[in-house]
Amino acid sequence: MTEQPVFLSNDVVARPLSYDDLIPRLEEVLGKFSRSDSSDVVQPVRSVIPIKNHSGFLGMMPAYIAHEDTLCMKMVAFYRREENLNLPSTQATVLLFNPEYGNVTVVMDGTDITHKRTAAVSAISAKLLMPAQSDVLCILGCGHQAFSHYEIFTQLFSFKEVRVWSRRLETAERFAAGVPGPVKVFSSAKEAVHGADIIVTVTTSSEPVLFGEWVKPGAHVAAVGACRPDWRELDDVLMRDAVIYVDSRDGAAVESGDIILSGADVFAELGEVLNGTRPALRNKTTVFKSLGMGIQDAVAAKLVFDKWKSSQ
Ligand SMILES: NC(=O)c1ccc[n+]([C@@H]2O[C@H](COP(=O)([O-])OP(=O)(O)OC[C@H]3O[C@@H](n4cnc5c(N)ncnc54)[C@H](O)[C@@H]3O)[C@@H](O)[C@H]2O)c1
Ligand SMILES: O=C(O)[C@@H]1CCCCN1
Repeated sequence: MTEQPVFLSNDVVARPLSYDDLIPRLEEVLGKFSRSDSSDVVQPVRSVIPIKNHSGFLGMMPAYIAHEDTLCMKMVAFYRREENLNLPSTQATVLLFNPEYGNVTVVMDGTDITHKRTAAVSAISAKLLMPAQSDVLCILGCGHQAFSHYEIFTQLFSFKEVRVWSRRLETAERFAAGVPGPVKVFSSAKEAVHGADIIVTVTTSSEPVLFGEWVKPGAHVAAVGACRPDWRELDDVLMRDAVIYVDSRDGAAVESGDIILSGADVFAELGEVLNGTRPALRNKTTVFKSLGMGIQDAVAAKLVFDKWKSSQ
């Protein structure tokens, strides 16, 4: 009980965390979260305080998963990085507790967990909601999340074409040079999106970067950025015309500018689709608005720690 916490640095965390392990665990916990009769999973909406002097925010993300007795807290700082590209836009630390005593047992770098669990949840949305015949993947934004999304989407699905766009052309070109497969770089978001079957938005923009009139009917959008009530990645037309899925209705109602400011109705949580209580309307244009959840970090951190322990 009085032992010092173990510290796991990002390279130690990154090694054992595979998408094959992560996806079924995430599907299970998202399903449990969305069952109204389940008290197995406890996760409040993240509490966020502004870091006024630095255009940033600090989010606290506690979660408890009773059946496996995992008590976890992620602390994540995120910033608007319009000018200074040398500073990170997201920094995360994950704590695992001994649930019986309440002491911290593990402190881990949350970088890889945040990249991979977010991409894995977007991939789950795509599995459920993208058109049955999906040939063209388009990624808007070319930072860390773009890399993890590229990695899992190209692992899980077969696309004929992968396209990218970012605010700065050189960022998109660097991305294309840094991934193992062929990628088409576009200097215009509108052209990149034209005809795409699945579009991933992973920018730090606070204004729309994706407009409904560009989106092919029936396409699926995984919208990962814009996690403040006054930030947008998607315009009102897209939010009005698409069927909207979220990770958490409560989180979306408080944090998602795309939902709050457009007044769009949420059709379902991803967990409800996984549970079969709401349908996956694959034939319609769909948006999965991702905000990130503490339970996602909890299952990822538990996986990492269990694997690390068994390797000692
Ligand atoms: N939903 C979740 O669970 C979750 C988890 C982690 C991060 N995020 C969010 O995902 C987004 C991307 O995170 P990241 O770690 O890849 O960030 P990053 O800083 O590594 O990359 C951001 C990318 O957005 C581009 N960009 C910035 N401003 C832009 C603008 N105005 N228009 C178009 N492109 C612009 C940058 O050029 C860069 O390519 C952030 O908004 C972050 O908060 C969401
Ligand atoms: O759930 C998360 O980890 C992210 C961090 C950055 C802001 C949005 N949500």
